[in-house]
Amino acid sequence: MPPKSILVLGGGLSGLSSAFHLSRRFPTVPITLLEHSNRLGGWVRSERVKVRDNQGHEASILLEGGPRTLRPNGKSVVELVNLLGLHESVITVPKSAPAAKNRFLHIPGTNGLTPLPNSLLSVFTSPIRTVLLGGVLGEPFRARTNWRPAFNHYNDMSFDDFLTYHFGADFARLMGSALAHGIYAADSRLVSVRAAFPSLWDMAGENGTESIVLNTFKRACGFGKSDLKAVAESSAQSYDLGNVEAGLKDASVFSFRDGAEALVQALERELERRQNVTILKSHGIAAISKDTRSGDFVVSDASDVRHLCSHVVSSISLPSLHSVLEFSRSRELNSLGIDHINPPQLPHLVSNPSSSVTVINLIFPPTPGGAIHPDGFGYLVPRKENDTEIGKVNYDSLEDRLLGVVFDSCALSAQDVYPPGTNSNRTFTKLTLMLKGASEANMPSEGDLLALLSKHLVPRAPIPPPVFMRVHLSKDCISTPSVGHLERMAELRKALGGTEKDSFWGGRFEVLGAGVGGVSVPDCIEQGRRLALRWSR
Ligand SMILES: C=Cc1c2[nH]c(c1C)Cc1[nH]c(c(CCC(=O)O)c1C)Cc1[nH]c(c(C)c1CCC(=O)O)Cc1[nH]c(c(C)c1C=C)C2
Repeated sequence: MPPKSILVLGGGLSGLSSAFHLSRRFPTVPITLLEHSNRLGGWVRSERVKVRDNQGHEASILLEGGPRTLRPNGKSVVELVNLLGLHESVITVPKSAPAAKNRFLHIPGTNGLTPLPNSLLSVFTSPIRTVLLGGVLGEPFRARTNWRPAFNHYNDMSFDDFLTYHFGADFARLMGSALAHGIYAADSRLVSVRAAFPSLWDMAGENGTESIVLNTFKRACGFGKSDLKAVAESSAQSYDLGNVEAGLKDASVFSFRDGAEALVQALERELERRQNVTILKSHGIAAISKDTRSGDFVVSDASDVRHLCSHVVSSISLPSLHSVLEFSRSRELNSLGIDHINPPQLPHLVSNPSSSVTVINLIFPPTPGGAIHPDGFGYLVPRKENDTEIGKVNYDSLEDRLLGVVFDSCALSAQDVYPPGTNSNRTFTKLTLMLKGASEANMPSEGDLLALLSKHLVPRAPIPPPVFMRVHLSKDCISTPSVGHLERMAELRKALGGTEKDSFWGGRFEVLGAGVGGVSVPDCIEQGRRLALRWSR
């Protein structure tokens, strides 16, 4: 049944993308987007600050509190850049730039940074070559019978188990835990390899236990399956990419002159321009029920205003949806009138943990003693050896809490504005530190942060005090797709499906977002795009 009216719950990227793509497919269907806060964009948050040091240097610096860079292979985002006419404000980081090539680890218990190899040759000179080479070269021969990851009925395993099985425990701890920190701010022992790294799983056969090295070799020689590329290419044909994709050919990542939030603002402007879309900010969702006579969903907002619609897209977090459904189910039907029914609970809304991150932006004045960090993307901090506390935050140790540091001015200095004639070596340095956990009671002091950075960066001259520091406590900002996530989401989809007769939801209530179909910006945008395609079939 085509939608008569659509309600989108949540104004983060997934909700905005849903509203945008649905309004393109259904230009005459009324679409209302309800967002509980007074702004759109969720965790995407860009802010410009004016800074001045005691030597009179000035600048307007762009800071990010959430995602900051986008990949050109994220077609759903490139399409939006094209459709929203944002190409003029795109800034790119070339593949040859240090920010694209140089990445580092800070290995707990050591001083300074360890460069990650960026070529085959550099693997052989890397300080962690034993772990890397031993892991990869030993993979096809490793005695698999000695240890097998605990299989569960999901045919899935943690990213840590998967890497340990294939490449050894040291490789899994150093490389895998660092990667899980940088993407999910989560413990790799909790992250599902199938959900989070599907192409890696695919390389290891149906049960994830075939040799990745041998399978890669076989596929390179033209043997074995290699349908992934074909699927990616066939779906890419339907994206409306204009000239934007060609312009990003040599880019490793891109952003916008005014930061990642430019995408949110362009989406908001476009939706406001459309006759059939209404955006209601500061409108939290209190309850959901169904009008049995019309079959419409009835969504009550926090001010008890009722919104009726034939179709609902929920992009709020799964635990928030769980709470709304619990509250809805506890309400007396009498208060709603006899023609309403309350919703059943949905499965698996509270199965995944989520990570909280303290995001600290620091701006340092121009330093005559040289750069305070090496040229590069930044560094990640792997889990320390003998850490048995899976997924715990040790608030007593700043060093234990650090997940990684991004050298923002290396990649994104084009966002910063200087007075004309400013000497290029008189520029400010912006850095972002990411700490595990977000608690007002455990805010690190500026002195502690400087001491930590000095230990990790080992600069030639002492690091000067920052001219600006901003802290964002991002509570439960990234959902962890834990082991079994894909199967659980399939069960959730099944519960939402069915026909009008046998299900409350009747295939007209869609649940999507970062906690369902992937946490990256392209994943969130893609989910809204695919939903619009599905409903228009
Ligand atoms: C608030 C902190 C975030 C951390 N991860 C994400 C956020 C918003 C989400 C995320 N980060 C990355 C990906 C993969 C997407 C991709 O690039 O293909 C996702 C979904 C990778 C990434 N990690 C960091 C950066 C700068 C990037 C590039 C993309 C982006 O700008 O978000 C750095 C970083 N992110 C986190 C930590 C702890 C960290 C440490 C240096 C957590």
